[in-house]
Amino acid sequence: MIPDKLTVALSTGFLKALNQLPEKARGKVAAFISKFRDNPRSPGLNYERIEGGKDPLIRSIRVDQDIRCILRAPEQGDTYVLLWIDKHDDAYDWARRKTCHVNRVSGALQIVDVEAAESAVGVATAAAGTEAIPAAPIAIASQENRANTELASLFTHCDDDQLMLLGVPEALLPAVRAVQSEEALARLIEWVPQDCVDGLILLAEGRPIQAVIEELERQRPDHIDPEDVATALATPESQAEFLVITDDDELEAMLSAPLEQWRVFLHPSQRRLVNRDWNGPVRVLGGAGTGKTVVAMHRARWLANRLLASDTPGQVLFTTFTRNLATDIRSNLAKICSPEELRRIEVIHLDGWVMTFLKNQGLQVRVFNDEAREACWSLAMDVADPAMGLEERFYMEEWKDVVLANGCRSRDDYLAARRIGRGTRLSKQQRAQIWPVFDALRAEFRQRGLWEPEEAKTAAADLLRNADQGGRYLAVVVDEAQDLDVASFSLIRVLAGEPHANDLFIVGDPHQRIYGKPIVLSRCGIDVRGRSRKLRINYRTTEETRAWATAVLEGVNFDDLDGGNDPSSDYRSLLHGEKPVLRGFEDPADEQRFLQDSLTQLRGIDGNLASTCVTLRTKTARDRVAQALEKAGFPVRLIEANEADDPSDPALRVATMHRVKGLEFDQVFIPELTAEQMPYRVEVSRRPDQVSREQFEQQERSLLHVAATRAKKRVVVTYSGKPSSFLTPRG
Ligand SMILES: Nc1ncnc2c1ncn2[C@@H]1O[C@H](COP(=O)(O)OP(=O)(O)OP(=O)(O)O)[C@@H](O)[C@H]1O
Repeated sequence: MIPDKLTVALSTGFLKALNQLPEKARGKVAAFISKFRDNPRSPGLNYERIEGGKDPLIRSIRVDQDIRCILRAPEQGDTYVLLWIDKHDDAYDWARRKTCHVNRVSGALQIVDVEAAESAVGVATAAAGTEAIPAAPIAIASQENRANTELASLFTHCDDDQLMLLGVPEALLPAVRAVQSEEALARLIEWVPQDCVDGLILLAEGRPIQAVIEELERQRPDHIDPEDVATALATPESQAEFLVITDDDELEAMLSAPLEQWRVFLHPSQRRLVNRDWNGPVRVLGGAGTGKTVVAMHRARWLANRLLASDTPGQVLFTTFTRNLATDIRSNLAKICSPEELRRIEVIHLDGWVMTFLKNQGLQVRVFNDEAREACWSLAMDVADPAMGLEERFYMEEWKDVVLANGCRSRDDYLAARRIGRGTRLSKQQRAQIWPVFDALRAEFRQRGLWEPEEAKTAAADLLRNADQGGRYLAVVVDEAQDLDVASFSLIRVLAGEPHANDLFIVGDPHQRIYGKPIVLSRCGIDVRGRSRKLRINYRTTEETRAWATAVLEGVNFDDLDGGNDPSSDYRSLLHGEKPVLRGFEDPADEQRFLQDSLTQLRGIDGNLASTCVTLRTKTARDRVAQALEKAGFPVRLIEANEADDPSDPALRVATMHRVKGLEFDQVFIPELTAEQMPYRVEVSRRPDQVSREQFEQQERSLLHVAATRAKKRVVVTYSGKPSSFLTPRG
């Protein structure tokens, strides 16, 4: 008889192992799972014990002559967990070493290989003060300047229950306690369940145990029944590694093609942000590659699902700064949402939303171009008083940084505006003399139907407010928050209506701010107090690349979008690899040759260069290098500004550094990183004063940080002649 409350779950390992099997075998596995789900106790399924296995509940079932499915089959109850799939001998070998238990403190289900974990840290000899395994070439750098530090024992300040609450399985306590160095921790991390990784890394940095437990929001469940695997599977910790199959379509999609992990398995700190009610706006900060976009997408899905479940009409707005990211998000949301959920989410970059809205309101709205802007400025400058001795460039910056940034509509607004970060002091009288230029400029813009993005957003917010049409969306999810300005957030506030539960979910990374200026959410009517969280673990970039890209930002202070600080030292990478390659050349021809030779070598290894990107500071440099590479026989795909990338194209990617924001590649090449290119000298020379030049330099540092953190495996930086000042430590 088919059990009433059958639960079948899959582990991440099962899916990874499945992806290694040949196409034909995968088809058989799909048929097997279907049969298994129909009735796991069918007489046709033979459960074999694993001789010499550590966990008696781990069994094997024959899929075909070759393939065996390893699963946790209960003696009682109806919860089955598929753990691994492989050829007979390999499957048995895997199964023999594993245990699969509910953690008696955290309540999570965990798969453990004690032997592997212990041998990774040399448990047997650690007690005698040495480690059996020689130090690997990789290391977790818990502070940039503190790599490879030898420590007595990283976790002496925690008791067993505290470690277990952070997800350490009881069986791995000896291995964890034997960790004496950051190198050993890096080796151990390979063998611990996903849900204890964040905790161990934070503890190894020397953070107090209680602070880590609080930050990761780990709470001991009231009651844990080690036999109750179904309850264990419902915890956010288990969901980092296991998926309960509820949806046949989802299962079919997973079995038929390799699946990106993020689509199904969220890490506990990610899941805790997504699946819950928040009683107001949430702000999530996270360094590059920490999964901000992944979390924002899952949150949008969760919100859409809520609307559907409660039969509430209306939509969720998912908005971003750049159009490109909105395009990527639209296609990625389609991978995780049902068509009904998708219909409840509108994805659009904010400027696009505003343009459409204003046009629908009957306003004349045209897209700005440089020519039209210059013409307006030239006419407005006719009313400038030459006796003031201020250059046009100064007026332009004053317009952007003071008039637009403060939403000044009148002379009085301007006289009262804050001029934070401006390098030239102005008296009230001088401001009054300057204002007619801005008045004239605005008149020119309006005559031509041109709107600065800030003005357009303010106008849209005013129109909505005046027509009592705020709250157009039930919730708004915002990605790339660091690049949005005050006008954007003020509009977003209006779009989400009066503050209410689950209204705003804002993710961003001030270290990656390459367009905007710091903002303070509370000044835009967005109160995130008590609802600010951080994602600390980078899942994309190796620690070596992350550390290099963070060193580029040294000396720069970053805000937290709400008037506080977001220290660069708060983030870590899970992965390790090569240090970024930095090569200088005398002659540009040698640099070009090095680039081509490196690409040829990579193509030899990977078969194509689809996951390699060459990124440059300017469009001119991009086009020149792309042409040279094409001439040298490399098929090249330029990633253009307003065009989505096509993952099926096997060509080498070439793009500007601005365009690669939000993307990722295995390899990133950053050629021509010269003093001329970065900080971009042409722009530096245009800046009217030192403060403005420093602000620009900071943005340029962030731009290089963005470019380097796109790399999953490798970064190669080259220059010929004088290197960029960013490549040498600040004196
Ligand atoms: N739960 C997860 N499981 C597996 N992979 C994940 C998970 N979360 C994030 N990743 C991976 O980490 C990488 C970065 O994710 P994402 O783009 O969401 O980060 P981000 O913080 O928005 O990055 P950035 O700000 O640098 O653009 C992606 O390759 C993604 O697949």
